[in-house]
Amino acid sequence: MKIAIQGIPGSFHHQVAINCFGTEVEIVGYRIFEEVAKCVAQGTCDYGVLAIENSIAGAILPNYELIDRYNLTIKDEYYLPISHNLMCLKGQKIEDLAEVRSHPMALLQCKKFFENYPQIKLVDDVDTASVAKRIREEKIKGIGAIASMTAAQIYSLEVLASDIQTVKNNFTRFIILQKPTLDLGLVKPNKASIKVTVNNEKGILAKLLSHMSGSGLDLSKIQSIPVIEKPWEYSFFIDTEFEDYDAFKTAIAEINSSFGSVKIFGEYQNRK
Ligand SMILES: O=C(O)C(=O)C[C@]1(C(=O)O)C=C[C@@H](O)C=C1
Repeated sequence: MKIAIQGIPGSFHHQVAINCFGTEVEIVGYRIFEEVAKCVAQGTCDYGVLAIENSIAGAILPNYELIDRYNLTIKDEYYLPISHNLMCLKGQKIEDLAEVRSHPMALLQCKKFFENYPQIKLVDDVDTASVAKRIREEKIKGIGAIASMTAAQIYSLEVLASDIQTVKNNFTRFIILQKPTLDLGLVKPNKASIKVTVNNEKGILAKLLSHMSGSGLDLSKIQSIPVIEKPWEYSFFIDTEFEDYDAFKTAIAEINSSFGSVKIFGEYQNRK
């Protein structure tokens, strides 16, 4: 089985792939999220792992658009506790660093820590672990990485500061993507991710939300995304939790007929 991720061993995506699929599978690393979506859509990999939101830094909006554009299905979700660490070549001190590189989401989660080090420039890079690897392989001085303890161990870097994210209790929600399938598995889903493109009518969003709550659908996330072909119109990406799967199906049919069009991205088990 082939699992697509963005990143290399020591990255958080790699950790999630192992936690969800074990160590016997082949984990294929890509440089950007779009390549992950593309290879799952093309069938080169069976599943893809994609970070979708973080409890400090918020949603990764472009990833919602990828799921939509590549017509992928969300099979499952996974919440990983995230601890970030500042690391560099052995023997260096924090005063020696002019630059710290990492994945943009990781940098956002650690912004506060660096307020005390204004001389350090924060620079976006591909993923957390590949910066650690590069520092080690090219023996780069003066540049630090923000990455996991696993990355520090794999690439033999010295940890200058641990748990540097703005709040200790930090989670990233990942989704497991696959090609569209009708297979719901044995257990009935109790969570779904949908996109609703609402009709352009006054008060429609308020009506939609009250219809959902009246149907027993608990809203766990709502995100507006621009409809790019129609400037200033929006679709809503909604995550909803429910107890009664049949009531969910009925509510979706009603939303489709009275509020706008619905696209279901996935029906799965709530893992929070
Ligand atoms: O660079 C990594 O290690 C990743 O797995 C990427 C990523 C992300 O995309 O949000 C994953 C979890 C953390 O939130 C920080 C970075």
